[in-house]
Amino acid sequence: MDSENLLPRDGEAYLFPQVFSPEESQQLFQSLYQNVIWRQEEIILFGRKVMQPRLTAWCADSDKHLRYSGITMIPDPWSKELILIKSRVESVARQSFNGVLLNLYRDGRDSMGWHQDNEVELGRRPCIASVSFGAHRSFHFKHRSTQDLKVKLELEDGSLLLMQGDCQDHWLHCLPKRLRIDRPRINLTFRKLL
Ligand SMILES: O=C(O)CCC(=O)C(=O)O
Ligand SMILES: [Fe+2]
Repeated sequence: MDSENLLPRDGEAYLFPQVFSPEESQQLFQSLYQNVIWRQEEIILFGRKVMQPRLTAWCADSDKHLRYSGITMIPDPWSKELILIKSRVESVARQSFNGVLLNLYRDGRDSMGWHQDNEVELGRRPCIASVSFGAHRSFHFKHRSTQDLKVKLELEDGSLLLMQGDCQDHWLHCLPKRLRIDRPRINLTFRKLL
């Protein structure tokens, strides 16, 4: 891997800019924006029902259901765009995936709170491959036991972020609100469910 680890310890995060060219990214953004069946899910957060501050979809092999925050997502099938993106991502990550969670942040008011992707279905030390199209957004990591240890990145159009090794055990991540951003962003996190 010829990208350097962005985490100082306890896990790995690698950022690959322009895995998709600006032209490809724009085309893929448009096609995903129009063709994915985007839904706003109601989840359970600290025992209360809340609407997620973004739209989502889950595309995967037909027997792979995604369970998190009190919901179960039944997979939609792979489209030809998603198969193309998945194979590009698999060649950079040098590993295979069988599902992708899609997030549509309509503007800077949409966000994702602090979390770890550590569901049991992902197994130990999962590799999660996160592709970004559209508006650039900040992405933050914070260490679980040393909370003032933070790493901040910008996720640009066409980039790929790989989180792997012990990352999900020791680090939380989030996508903070950015009220000045008025453009949408699509993010795809490829996962391998056991
Ligand atoms: O939108 C992002 O970059 C973060 C997505 C994420 O962390 C997730 O889907 O688990
Ligand atoms: Fe995540």
